[in-house]
Formats: sequence, structure tokens, C-alpha cells
Amino acid sequence: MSGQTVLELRDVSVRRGQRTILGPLNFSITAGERWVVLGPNGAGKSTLIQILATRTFPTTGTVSILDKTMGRVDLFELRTRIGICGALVAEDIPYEEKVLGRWNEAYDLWDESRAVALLTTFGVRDLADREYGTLSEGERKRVQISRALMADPELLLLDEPAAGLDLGGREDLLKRFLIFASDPAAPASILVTHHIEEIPSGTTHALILKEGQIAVSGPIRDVITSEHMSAVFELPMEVSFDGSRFFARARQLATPFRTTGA
Ligand SMILES: Nc1ncnc2c1ncn2[C@@H]1O[C@H](COP(=O)(O)OP(=O)(O)OP(=O)(O)O)[C@@H](O)[C@H]1O
Repeated sequence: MSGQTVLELRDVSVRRGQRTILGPLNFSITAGERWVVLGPNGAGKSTLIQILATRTFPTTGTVSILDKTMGRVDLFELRTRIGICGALVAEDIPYEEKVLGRWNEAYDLWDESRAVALLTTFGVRDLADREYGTLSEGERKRVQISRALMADPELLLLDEPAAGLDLGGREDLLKRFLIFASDPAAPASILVTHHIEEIPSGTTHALILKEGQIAVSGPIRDVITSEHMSAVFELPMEVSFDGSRFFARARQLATPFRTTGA
């Protein structure tokens, strides 16, 4: 499936009132690619992901997802092919729904074993009989990712999957995500995050938004650099890469800090 276009945005923009809050954007991804979208607060990340999730229509331009053009197809059918994890779907899951319950009732044994395998991959197999509303933030995130994958989507959208997790929870999730992403059959994905430390290993491409525009995009090692991050966040930054993950810190000030009497 590699090489096939999974989504394409042409001259896409979103206007709210007198202001263009996103775009115009031109952007495409192909099967097998795993993208991360970064950018300062207010850059347009949520607006972009809402369009990709077919929850928001752009003011101008064309959005094609999985060979279907928004505005010309039945969105309900298209949505079944897109897995979504994050704030966009958090409120769609009823408080009292069992983590595995809906799948037990409506699907056959093969579906159920797939669901159990996914809950196992993301470390929440033991929660299968719990009510969703009783789960912790970290447990909910893992259940959301498992559920997003249960319908075998062709495109996976992850909206800040590690937000709200403690350090152990974040690292565990990233490790599990790597196991999933190493599967050649895993769908193309787009992950939105505020922090480069939350970019999972195996991410192939990055797009940085600034003030609604693409500041830089392309292969991840070319995009996530000290130069680009410093320019976009308007703060001198040192970005390092340890072979699989990225880390960022502000550069030391020129004048060293002195303690009194030293
Ligand atoms: N309905 C709206 N009316 C007016 N402005 C809006 C509307 N929705 C979003 N905006 C503005 O559009 C810009 C982009 O918002 P968006 O939420 O997409 O940014 P973001 O990158 O997700 O930000 P954050 O990192 O803070 O979550 C912001 O300046 C926001 O205030």
C-alpha cells in the first residue's frame, strides 16, 4: 500500500469572522507515513485536526481523504475508515459504557479477539470490564487508542495522546505505540503534540504550524532542528536526537546565574 496518497489538502483555509485562522495549506501524506504536527499555542493544530477528522469543513480549498473528497461523499461512511484518539472523541464515549462492552454485543468473535489484542498491546486488557467513566486519564488515553484501532482504520489521528499522563505513563504509552507502529500493516497516522519529547519513535515526517501557516514540513530529521524550533517558538533552543527520540531545552543565557557571596 506504500506510495498511495492517504490524504491531500489543496489551498485549504479556515476563516472565522474577518480572520483566516488556518491556511491556505497544501499538504499530502502517503500510506506508511507517520506524521507529527507541532506548533505554538494558537497555531491552528486543533483546527487542522478537526478538518482531517471531517468534523469541520474548510472555508476554501479541497480536502481528499482516502480518495474521497469532503463535500462530495457520505461523511459517516468515511469516518468509519478514520481512527481518532483525543479530545475530539473523549466525550463520544458514554461514562457507563464498558471498555469492551460494545464490542462484545455488536461484533463477532474475530472482532472481539482483535479488540482484546489491542487492549493488551496498550496495557489495558485488565480493564476490559470496567466502565469507561471510572478510568484514570492515562487509562482513558490507552483505551481511546485501542478503540480507535478496533475498526481497522486506514488513517489514525492522535490528538495529544500523552497530554495529562505522568512521566511513567507517557513513557509506557510511547513504548507501546512503537510496538504498534512497527507493524507494517499499521495505518498512516498524524499525531498532534505540544512537546517534541512526546513524538513516538518511528515517526517519519513532521509539520510545524505557525500562525495558521506551514512554517516547515518534511522528513522528521530535517524539520525538528534547533534552528527551526528556535525560529518557530521565538526562543533560542537546543534540540537533540538520541537515535529514536527528540529532546528540547532553552539555550543557556549568556550571563551565568550567580548566588550571593559566591
Ligand atoms: N471559532 C473561532 N472563532 C474565532 N477564532 C477562533 C475560533 N476557533 C479558533 N480560533 C482561533 O484560531 C487560532 C487557531 O486555533 P487552534 O485551536 O486551531 O490552535 P492550536 O494550535 O490548536 O492551539 P493550542 O496549542 O493553544 O491548543 C487561535 O488563535 C484561536 O483563537
